[in-house]
Amino acid sequence: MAKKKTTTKSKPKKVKTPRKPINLKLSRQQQIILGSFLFFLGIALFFSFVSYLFTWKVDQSVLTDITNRETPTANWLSKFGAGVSNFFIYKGFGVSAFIIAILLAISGVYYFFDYAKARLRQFWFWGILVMLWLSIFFGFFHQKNDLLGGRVGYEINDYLQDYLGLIGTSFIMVFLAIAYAVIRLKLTPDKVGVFFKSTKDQLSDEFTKTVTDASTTTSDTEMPVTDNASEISEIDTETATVNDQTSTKSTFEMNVENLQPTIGKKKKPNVVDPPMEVSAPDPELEITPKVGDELAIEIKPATEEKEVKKNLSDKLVKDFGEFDPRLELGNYKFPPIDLLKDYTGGQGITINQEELEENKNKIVETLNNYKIGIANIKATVGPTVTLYEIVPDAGVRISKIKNLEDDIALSLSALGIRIIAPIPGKGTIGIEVPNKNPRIVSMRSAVASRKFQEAEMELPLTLGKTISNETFVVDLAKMPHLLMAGATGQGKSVGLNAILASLLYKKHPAEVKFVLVDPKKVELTLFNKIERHYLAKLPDTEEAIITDNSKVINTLNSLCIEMDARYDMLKDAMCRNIKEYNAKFKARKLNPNNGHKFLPYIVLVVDEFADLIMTSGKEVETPIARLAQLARAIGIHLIIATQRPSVNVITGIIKANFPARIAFRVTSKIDSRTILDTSGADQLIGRGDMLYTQGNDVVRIQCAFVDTPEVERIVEYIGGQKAYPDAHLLPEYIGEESGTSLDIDASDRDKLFREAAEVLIIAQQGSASLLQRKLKLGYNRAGRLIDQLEAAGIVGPFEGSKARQVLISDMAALDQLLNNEKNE
Ligand SMILES: Nc1ncnc2c1ncn2[C@@H]1O[C@H](COP(=O)(O)OP(=O)(O)OP(=O)(O)O)[C@@H](O)[C@H]1O
Repeated sequence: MAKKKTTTKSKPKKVKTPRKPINLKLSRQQQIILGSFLFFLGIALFFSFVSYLFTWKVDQSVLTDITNRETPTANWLSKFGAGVSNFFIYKGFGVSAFIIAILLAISGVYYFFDYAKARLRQFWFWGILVMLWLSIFFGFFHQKNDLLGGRVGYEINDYLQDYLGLIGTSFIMVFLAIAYAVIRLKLTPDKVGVFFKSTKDQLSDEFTKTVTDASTTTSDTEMPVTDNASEISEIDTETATVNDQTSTKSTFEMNVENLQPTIGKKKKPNVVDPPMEVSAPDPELEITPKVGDELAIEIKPATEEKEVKKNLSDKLVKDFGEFDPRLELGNYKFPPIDLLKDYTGGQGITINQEELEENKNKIVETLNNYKIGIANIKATVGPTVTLYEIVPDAGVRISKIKNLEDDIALSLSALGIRIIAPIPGKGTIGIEVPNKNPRIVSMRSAVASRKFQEAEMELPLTLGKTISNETFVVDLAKMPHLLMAGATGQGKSVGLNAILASLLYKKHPAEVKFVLVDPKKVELTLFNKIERHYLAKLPDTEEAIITDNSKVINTLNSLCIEMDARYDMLKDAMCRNIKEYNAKFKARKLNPNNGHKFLPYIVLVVDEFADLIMTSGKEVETPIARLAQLARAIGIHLIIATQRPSVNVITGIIKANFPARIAFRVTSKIDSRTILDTSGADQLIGRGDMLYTQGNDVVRIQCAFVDTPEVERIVEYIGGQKAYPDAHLLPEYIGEESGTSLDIDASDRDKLFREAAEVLIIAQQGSASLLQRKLKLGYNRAGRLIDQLEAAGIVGPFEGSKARQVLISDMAALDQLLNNEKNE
C-alpha cells in the first residue's frame, strides 16, 4: 500500500519536471567536421583498396608484424592501408568492399553539405546488401581468385552450397538479384517490355519521319555536310536496297547506326521507305509514349521540388535550437507534490446510506405536502454537498418547486440548500443538500489529478472539486480576469493561495510573474521568499509585495505602461496575442536587438480590493478598468478579491470586465447578486464552498484547501533554489506629486534656502521641525524648504516617520553643489 502511494506521488512530479530533451542533432560545424572526416576516410580506403589489389601478395607476409614501425609495406597508405584492406578485402568482402569506401565518401558529402539523411540511410542499407550479394557471388570463383569474394563471401557461399548445392545456391542468388531489381530499381517485366517496345516505336517513328522528309526534298545530295560525305553515299546505296526490297529487317538494322549521325546533322537522304522494325534499342533515347498507344503508359513520377529555406530565423534555430526562456534557470525544479498535505488520508468520499435515505424521504415528503409528485430521484454525492436530482410528475410547474426552497430547507433542517430549477442541459431539478460530514478537498489531490497534470493550458488553475467529485481546472488566460468575493472567514484567502499554488506547480519562473497587493499585510507575505523567482515589482522599491495603498497606484500605472509597451511589441511583431508573440520569439523570428524579448504572463493579485477603492477611489479604478479591458491579449491578468461585494466597490465598469467570478459565502442575497448576478452565494455553507461562473452557468465547487504551512513549504522549496538576480522589474512610473516637488526652480527658492541647508548639514538630520525650531519658521514654510532642499539633492526623499537623510556631508560640498548649479 505504502509502495503504491509513493508511485502515485512520483508520477505527477515526472510530468511537471521540465526536462530538456537531449539534442542529438549535430550543429553545422560538427556536421562539416564529420563530413570531411568521413569523406577523406572513404577516399583513403579507396586508395588503400586499389593499391591492395596489386600489393597484397607482398604485404601478406608482413601482416603479422604490421604494428611494428620498421616493417616495410608496399601499400600506398602504408601499414594502415595494408591492414584495413586486408581486413575488408581479404578477410571481409573481397572486391565488393569498395562499396564501403564509396559509402563513406558519400556520407561525408552528405554531412558536409547537410543533405537530407533519409537517402543516405537508404544508400547504406542497400549498399551493404549489394556488397554481401556480390561477395557471395564472387565466392563461386574462389578457386580462381581469393580476393574476389573475400573470406565472408567464400564462407557464406560454401555454407549455402553445403546445404543447397551449387544449383540451389545459384537459384537463391538469382532470386535475390531479381528481388533487388524489383524493389530497389523498380524493374518489372511489364516495364522492361514497355521500355523495349516504346524505344522501338520511337526509333521507327523517327526513322519514318526522316525518310519521309528526305523523300520530299530534292537535290539534297548537295547539302553542305562535307565530313560525312562518305557516309551519305553509303547510306544512299543502302537505302536504295531497302527501297527495292520493301524493307528487310536485317538490312535496316545495319543502317540504324549509320543513320543516326546523319539525322543529327540534318542530312536528308533521298529515300522514301518507312516500313521497318527496330530491334536495337538505344538506351539513351527518351521514351515518350504516344497518345492512343495501346501500350501501357509509362508514368514518370514528378520529382518533389526541394524547399529552399534560407531564412535567417530557420538558420538560427538550426544552429542554436529554439529560444528557451527557461534556460537561465535551467536547473529549476518544480515543487514536489509531497509538500502538500493529504487531508483525506487517501480515502475517497464515504457514502452514508442512512443520511441519503433520510434526506430523500424528507424531500419527497415536503414536496408531497405541497402536492408535488416525484417520478424519479437520483443522488450524486460530492465532497461537501449531495445533489438530489428529481424529475417531477408531468404537469408540475418548476417555479412552484423553486418557491419551496425555504420549506425544503426547513424540513431538512440544514443550511446551504440550493435549488437549481432546472439543471441546465439535464431536464431535472436539482436540490443541493450539505453533507453532515463534509470532506476537505486537499490541494494535493487537486494538483495530483490527471486533469490538472495534463492540462494543456496557458495558466491552469485548479480550484477544487465539483459536486460530482471531478477536479475543476480552468485557464486563467481564458477567463481572462477573476473577481472573488465572499464574507470574511469563508475561504477567500485559501482560494487565493490555491490559485497561486496551482500556478507555482505548473509554470516556470520565466513564464509567469506575480504582482501581489496585500493591504491586509499578512495574507501574502509568505510569497516574499519567491521574490526573485516569481514576483514583479517597480524599480527602486524594496518590497515586492505591496502593502501600502499609495504605492498600488504607481504599480497599476506601471502595469498600464507595460501593457502599452507590450501592445507596441505585438504590433511590431504582427502578432495578435502573447501566445503568438512568444511562439515567434522562440522560433527566433524576432530580433532582441529591436527591443523584442520573451514576455512572461503577469498576474496581478489584489487581496482586499474594497480597501483600495475606499482609500484611493478613482485613482485605482481607472487603471484597473483599463487593464481589465485591454490586458487580456498581452498576458496581464487580474485576480481581485473583496470582502465587501457592494456596488460601490464592484462598480459596473469593473463587473463588465470580469466575466469570471467566484463567490464564497456572502451574507445577503443582494451581495450574491452583485457578484454573480443571481442569488445562491448566500446559501453556501462556507469553508471553501463556492460558486464559480464564467458568464453563463454557475458551478458549485468545493475549493481545494491549502494551509499556510503547506504554502510555506512550497515557497521555501522554490526560494531555496537559484534565482534571478532581482525580481522582474516593471517599467518606472513617475507619479504626478513627485514630479512637482522635483521641478522646483532654483530662482523660486526661499530666501532662507542656504541657511536651512546649513542647519540640516550641521545636524545631519533632514527634518522640517528642526528648521521650524532653529529658523523660527512656521510649518508650511519649513515644509516648502524641505521640498526645495530635496529638489536640490541636499536631503533625501520622505521616509515616513523617520527623518530624511542628508545627502551632503559638509559646507564645502554644499558650496560646490550650489556653484555647479549657478554654472549650469
Ligand atoms: N477550502 C477549504 N476547505 C476547508 N476549510 C476551509 C477552506 N477554505 C477555508 N477554510 C476554513 O476557513 C477558514 C478561513 O478561511 P480564509 O482565511 O481563507 O477566509 P477569508 O475569507 O480569507 O477570511 P478573511 O477575509 O477574514 O481573510 C480557514 O482557516 C479554514 O479553516
